[in-house]
Amino acid sequence: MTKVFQAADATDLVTDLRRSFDAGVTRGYEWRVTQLKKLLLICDNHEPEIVSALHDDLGKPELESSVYEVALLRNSINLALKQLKDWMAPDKAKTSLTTFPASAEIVSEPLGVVLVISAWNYPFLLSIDPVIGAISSGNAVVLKPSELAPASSSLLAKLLEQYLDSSAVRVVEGAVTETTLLLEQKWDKIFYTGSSRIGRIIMMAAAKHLTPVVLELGGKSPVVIDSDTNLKITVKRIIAGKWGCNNGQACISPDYILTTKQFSPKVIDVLKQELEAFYGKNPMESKDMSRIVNLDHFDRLSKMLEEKEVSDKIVYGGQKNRDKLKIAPTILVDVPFDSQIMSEEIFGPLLPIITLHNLEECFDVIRSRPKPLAAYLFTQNQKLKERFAMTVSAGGIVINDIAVHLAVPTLPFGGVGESGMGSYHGKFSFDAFSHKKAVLYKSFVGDAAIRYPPYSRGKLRLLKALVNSNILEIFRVLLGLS
Ligand SMILES: NC(=O)c1ccc[n+]([C@@H]2O[C@H](COP(=O)([O-])OP(=O)(O)OC[C@H]3O[C@@H](n4cnc5c(N)ncnc54)[C@H](O)[C@@H]3O)[C@@H](O)[C@H]2O)c1
Repeated sequence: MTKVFQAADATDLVTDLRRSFDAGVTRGYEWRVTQLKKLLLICDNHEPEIVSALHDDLGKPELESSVYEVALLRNSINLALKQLKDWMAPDKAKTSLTTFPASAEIVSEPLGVVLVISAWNYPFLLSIDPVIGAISSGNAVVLKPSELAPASSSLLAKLLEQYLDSSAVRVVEGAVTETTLLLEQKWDKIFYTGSSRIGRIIMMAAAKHLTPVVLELGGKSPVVIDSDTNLKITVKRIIAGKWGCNNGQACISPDYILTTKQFSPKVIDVLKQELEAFYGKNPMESKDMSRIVNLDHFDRLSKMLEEKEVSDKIVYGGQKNRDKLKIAPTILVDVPFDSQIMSEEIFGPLLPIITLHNLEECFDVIRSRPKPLAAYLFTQNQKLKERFAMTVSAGGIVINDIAVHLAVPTLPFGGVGESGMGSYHGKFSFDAFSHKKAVLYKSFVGDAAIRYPPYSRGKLRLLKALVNSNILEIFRVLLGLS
């Protein structure tokens, strides 16, 4: 029988890890590299087990597991291994006349003991990717995977315990009770991935200890389709980013499409054709799509579909099998804005299309709603691309593709407003778990008497000139000119 995780366990855990951190276990370059290499070994030695756990939890196809979870993690680890020395090196900073003579630098300092709480939809990627950042920056870390992907959670616990230094890296499995106990502890950072609703609980718990947070949340990510587009490629990319990414259960999955009334019949026709080409005449039987994670989420999605003034808007799909947790790719047209499907994040295989008179109205719809994690536009019109990028606020924007910004480690990944705060990936992960410490080095030469009392008009003038870097005024004061 597994031991129940209790309040004292949470306290002991943090005490143990803090002892390791204070002893300097995690600070050195060598320790960080060793742990990162162990994470790489996990990917190399256990890919089949990872694929199998993801299949148990989500029916995730092997290609999606191998590429979007394991291969992306490998990339992330290799990048950290390659760049860690550079990231760790202090950045020289310019000094000013006020402190002359002096030198200055920005030192990236580990925060201490950090907590990573992750979600069920990409359980390996979303658990290990932040841990890569935490380790790279020299922190001790506790990972709490999602209980809704139990096979992945227990495999993560097993592998991290087997490979990593347990004096500084631990996994706690569990649900609300265990997470609540963890949240009562004092952490140096909490990195949370999940819904905005729980994000608020995390932030309230963090506020008690003034703990900074990164909140990687979700939202309704819109896709705008202009008529000046390559429609076939547009539609293929939308399908790959929606149903081809965990069957729509992805944070940057297209949540709804906005297009013009005039162009929408073409969009719907090509969507139907390509969906059939990808998943066959009976998509419920396709092995190339994940299933819905559990009954709660299945029922939540069913309720969205069954709502009055929504159920009669289905133009494609709509089939469901509760026993197998399957819902077919489903397209709906012009559902009401106040329906559940248009008010809440869908996070599943349903895709409403909203038709409007022109693209400006489409942009206005996005601007009038909570800021999404991603916003997408398909067009060949250069001016429109620029207008979208400059005037639409979202965690990230992609023109003419879906979700691929996630694979560019030189781009920060994170939300804004309702879709979250803070970001990670590549160097941004290192920065998310570091304190940027200002360090100024002075010597004893050039000790200026003007900063010390007794004060005088002359000292005041000279100090003001120095603070403002006003060279002319400095000379005037020194030469005794008024
Ligand atoms: N921004 C991103 O990178 C990203 C990635 C994946 C998912 N998401 C978002 O996450 C959401 C779906 O994930 P989810 O269903 O796992 O989210 P969730 O909020 O239900 O759960 C996430 C984590 O929170 C914990 N949790 C649940 N209830 C809690 C409570 N009352 N107190 C403390 N902890 C609690 C869970 O155990 C889990 O580890 C969607 O909104 C999606 O858009 C965002």
